[in-house]
Amino acid sequence: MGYIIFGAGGHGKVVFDNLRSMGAEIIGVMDDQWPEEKWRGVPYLGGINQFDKIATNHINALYIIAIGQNSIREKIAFFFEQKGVLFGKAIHSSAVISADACIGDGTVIMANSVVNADARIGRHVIINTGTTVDHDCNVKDYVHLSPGVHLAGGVEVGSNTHIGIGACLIPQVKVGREVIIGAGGCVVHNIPDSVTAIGCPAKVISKNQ
Ligand SMILES: CC(=O)SCCNC(=O)CCNC(=O)[C@H](O)C(C)(C)COP(=O)(O)OP(=O)(O)OC[C@H]1O[C@@H](n2cnc3c(N)ncnc32)[C@H](O)[C@@H]1OP(=O)(O)O
Repeated sequence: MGYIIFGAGGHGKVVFDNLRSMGAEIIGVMDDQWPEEKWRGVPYLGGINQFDKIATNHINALYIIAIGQNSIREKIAFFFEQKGVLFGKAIHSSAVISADACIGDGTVIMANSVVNADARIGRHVIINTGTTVDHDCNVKDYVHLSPGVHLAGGVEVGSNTHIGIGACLIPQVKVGREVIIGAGGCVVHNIPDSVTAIGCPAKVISKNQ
C-alpha cells in the first residue's frame, strides 16, 4: 500500500525521508500551493479541492498530514477523516520503538527517536528528531514534541500541545492541552491547559488564545 503526503513544506520533506527509510511506496504529494508537477521526484497530485479525484485514483492509499502546526494539522485530518480515508504512520527506520508502545494512526516519528515500554502516543502526533519518550508516558492527539525533547517516565502531554526544541519534562508531570512549552524549558511542575510556559523551571508567562 502506498502513501500520500499532504504538505510539501519543510515538515513534509522530513516525513518523505521517514517513508523512504521504511522502503515505503510514496504515491505523491498533495498541497494547496505547490505549482510544479513533481516534488522530490514524486508526482504532485493536487490540493485539497481535488481530493475526491485523487482518492478515486488511489483507493488504497494511506495518508499522512505533514503539517507542523497542530491546529491546522487537526483541521485537515478532520476533513480527511470525514472522507473515510486511512491514515498511515511514518516511523524512521532508525527510531527505536518498544513492542509494548502504542502508536496512533497518522503519527510520524523522526530519526533517532526512542519510544519506550507502555508509552501511549495518540493520533497525528509529531515526535521530532532525536526525541525520547520514556516508559508509561501518555502523549495525546495532535501533540508536537520538537527535536531533542525528553519526556521522563509517566509524563502526560495533553492534546494539541507543542513542546519546544530541547525541552525536558521530569517523571510524572502533566502538561495540559493546547500548551506551548518554550524551547529549552524544563518542566518540573504540572502545567494547566492553554498557556505558554518557559524557562527552567518552566513558568507560565501567558494564556494562549
Ligand atoms: C524542526 C523544527 O523546527 S520543529 C519547531 C521547533 N520550534 C520551537 O521549538 C519553537 C519554540 N518557541 C519558543 O520557544 C518561543 O520563543 C515561545 C513560543 C516560547 C515564545 O514566542 P513569542 O511569543 O514569539 O515570544 P518572543 O520571541 O516575543 O519573546 C518574548 C520574551 O520571552 C523570551 N523567550 C522567548 N522564548 C524563550 C524561551 N524558550 N526560553 C526563555 N525565554 C524565552 C524572549 O527572550 C523575550 O524576552 P524579553 O521580552 O525579555 O526580550
